[in-house]
Amino acid sequence: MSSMTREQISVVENESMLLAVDAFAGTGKTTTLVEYSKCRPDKRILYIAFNKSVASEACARFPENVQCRTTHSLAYTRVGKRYQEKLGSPKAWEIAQTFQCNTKRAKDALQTLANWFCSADSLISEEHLDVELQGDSAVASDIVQLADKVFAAMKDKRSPIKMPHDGYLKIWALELPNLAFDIILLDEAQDTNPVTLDVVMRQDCQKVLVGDRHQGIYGFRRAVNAMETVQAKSRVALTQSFRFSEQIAGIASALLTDFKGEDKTIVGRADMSNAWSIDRSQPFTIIGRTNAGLFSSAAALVLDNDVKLHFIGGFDSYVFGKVLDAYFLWADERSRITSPSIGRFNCFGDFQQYGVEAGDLEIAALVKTVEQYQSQVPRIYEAMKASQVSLQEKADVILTTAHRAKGLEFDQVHMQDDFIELPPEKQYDPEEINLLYVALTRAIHAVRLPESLTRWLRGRAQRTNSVKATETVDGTERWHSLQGEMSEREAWVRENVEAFDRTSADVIRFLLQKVDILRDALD
Ligand SMILES: Nc1ncnc2c1ncn2[C@@H]1O[C@H](COP(=O)(O)OP(=O)(O)OP(=O)(O)O)[C@@H](O)[C@H]1O
Repeated sequence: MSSMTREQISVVENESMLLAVDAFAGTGKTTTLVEYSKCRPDKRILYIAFNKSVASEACARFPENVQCRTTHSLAYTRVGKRYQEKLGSPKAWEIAQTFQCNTKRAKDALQTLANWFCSADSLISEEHLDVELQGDSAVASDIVQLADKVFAAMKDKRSPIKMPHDGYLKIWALELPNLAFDIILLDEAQDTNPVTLDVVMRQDCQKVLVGDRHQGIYGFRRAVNAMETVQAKSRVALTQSFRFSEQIAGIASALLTDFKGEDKTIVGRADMSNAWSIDRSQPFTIIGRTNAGLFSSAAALVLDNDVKLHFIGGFDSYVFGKVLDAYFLWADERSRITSPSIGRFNCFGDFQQYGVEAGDLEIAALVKTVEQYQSQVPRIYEAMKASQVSLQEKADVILTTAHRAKGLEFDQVHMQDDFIELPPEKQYDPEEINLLYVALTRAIHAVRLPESLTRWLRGRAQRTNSVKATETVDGTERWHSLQGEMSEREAWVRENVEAFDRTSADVIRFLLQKVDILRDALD
């Protein structure tokens, strides 16, 4: 424990019943939680991880008194295995067939159920509909009724309608489980589903929520930022990063201070510095904000070179098909479009206009990519598919979106130019700043910043310098006026020293003598 920082020690020694640990990027939260657990060998501890791979890695690091699980694995043991014969995701057409409705209605009911599964609510209601469906109360009520019936079918072992993983998690949560642990460590608390948070907060035990409120990037999946919503009895911050230099820490802090009102500063490693460009003769990672932005960077690579690409999470998980669909819209081959969200546009111009009006970064990137590569898009898609390798270590270039990059680190990072423009418009989604912060703080030794971020930093440095210059002018003026005031007082004391009693007068004379000596020395 001697090598731990003061901040880490203050977490390890904290006995609060509800402790929130604001762990900024790369600040060694797992190391801290492992130490916290080692110091409490007689306590039964549950570490709740965000996903399966984090839980398995944690199993190898935590001591024996700690169970490392995901909420789904906890729920599976108690409820999910009852449905092991029928686990899966029901399809809209099956729902439409079973309940005699159209596919659109079936899809809306499934989405409503998915939203309800994540919530802490016990009943399905109109609140769980996607916002655009909430306007018409008759339609909304129909969808809620259908969702109720579908959920009943999911639970019915005789029905062929499958039980989704979030479905048995919800049933488990509704049973108000008693987890029977002395301490719960909830990791990635900034992106917790309300259903999980509710189960955790109901437990009568000590709780430690760990997360970085600036890495909350799953709001679109109805996650809540527990680091902001929960009123913790005690809060500790981990600000010393062990991953990156002071320069990267400085940029991350500037972003969080200016756009998120953060008052803490991330401290980088004083013993390392970083490069601002990528050495392309060595493996590097491209982090894009959007799938289309990533497609565009991969296109530039596969068109020119024989290159091995690794896509974090697998090529097929990136919905690059949307780029193809946007291309089919551009090429007026509408019959080949598979995505309904693109198929609903009459022409590429409408799609482009909608993207601008909605301020949608994904559409903007799709439009830009299609306009740039035009008829080469299908060829690029095939070339990308052919260039992929499944092992990260075998790749020349690793590609990922900022969403998938969370929790990972890379030696060299090239940030694509499809992140939010800075400074952002008046109305902006703070999660866009979080995504910039997540991407930037993945880098260890080298990072290429997006142009917009570089421009903003330059402007910020100029503004800071001019503020400093004004402060210097103001400071000089204040100093002159203070000096004038002091001289007047000194002259008065010199003239009136005899008016004081004898002891005070002696002290004043002694001090005036010292002032004269000092003044002579300075002259
Ligand atoms: N007090 C420390 N002194 C030196 N290195 C440390 C200290 N604490 C953690 N580290 C190192 O920092 C690195 C990241 O630590 P750890 O794996 O605990 O972080 P994490 O939880 O995975 O990351 P993050 O903080 O980004 O979520 C590790 O290499 C770890 O050894």
